[in-house]
Amino acid sequence: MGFIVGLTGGIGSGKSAVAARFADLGIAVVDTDAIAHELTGAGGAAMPAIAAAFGSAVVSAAGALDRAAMRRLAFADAGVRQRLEDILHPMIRHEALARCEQALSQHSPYVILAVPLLVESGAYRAHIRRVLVVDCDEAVQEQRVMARSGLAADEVRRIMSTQAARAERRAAADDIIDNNGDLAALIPQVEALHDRYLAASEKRP
Ligand SMILES: CC(C)(COP(=O)(O)OP(=O)(O)OC[C@H]1O[C@@H](n2cnc3c(N)ncnc32)[C@H](O)[C@@H]1O)[C@@H](O)C(=O)NCCC(=O)NCCS
Ligand SMILES: Nc1ncnc2c1ncn2[C@@H]1O[C@H](COP(=O)(O)OP(=O)(O)OP(=O)(O)O)[C@@H](O)[C@H]1O
Repeated sequence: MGFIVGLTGGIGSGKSAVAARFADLGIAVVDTDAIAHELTGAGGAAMPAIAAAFGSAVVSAAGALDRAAMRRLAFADAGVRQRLEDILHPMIRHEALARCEQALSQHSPYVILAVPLLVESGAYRAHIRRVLVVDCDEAVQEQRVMARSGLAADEVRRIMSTQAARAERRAAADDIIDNNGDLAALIPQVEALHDRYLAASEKRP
């Protein structure tokens, strides 16, 4: 098995921003949020099961997941969220690991696998060599998500309350990137980790 770095962090912590800096260095990035979006687009492989479980109220006219409707249901009711995860997570994991193996066999010395719920689920643990956590103050997370998506503060806080606490995530980390600063401050941190991951992946092909 190749060298897979699991990249995680709470909502709005900066996973995509960090992943983009690794991609700038030529490293393959596999993003489970992006796979989840593919599976739930019009004609997506998860849509029949989602429609059967939750009904037409969460399906758009085009046959895609109505994300706002599903978000309201899923973060108001842990049972709904669990059923949604039971449908999506095995499909997401299967596709994500296949993409990692493909990237490793083709060109990438190691792969960044971005998984929002890495610490919460543990299902990726056997496949990854390092846990990389993007960390920032919860107030910063909240502000950035509100600015990006227009969600209200209480909606962001509700989503955060379903995720691992900051201290728990930090405790699970092998490496931590501090994203309290500006975007430029990510670059030297990513470069330093890149050197270490390259050296480690060369030692253990
Ligand atoms: C509930 C849904 C429809 C809301 O869609 P929306 O477009 O608003 O959000 P998006 O998918 O871009 O996710 C944004 C962030 O929300 C958080 N989040 C998403 N799902 C979950 C979850 N099940 N539990 C806790 N946080 C979650 C993550 O931090 C994620 O990065 C969507 O998040 C979803 O389908 N979630 C279930 C799949 C899942 O668990 N995805 C995350 C891990 S791959
Ligand atoms: N250091 C930073 N300075 C300013 N804005 C930032 C910084 N890091 C990230 N952002 C912005 O904050 C928002 C959240 O960042 P990003 O999308 O990278 O987080 P994420 O962890 O991938 O989020 P999610 O869990 O919701 O998918 C984005 O709009 C991004 O452009």
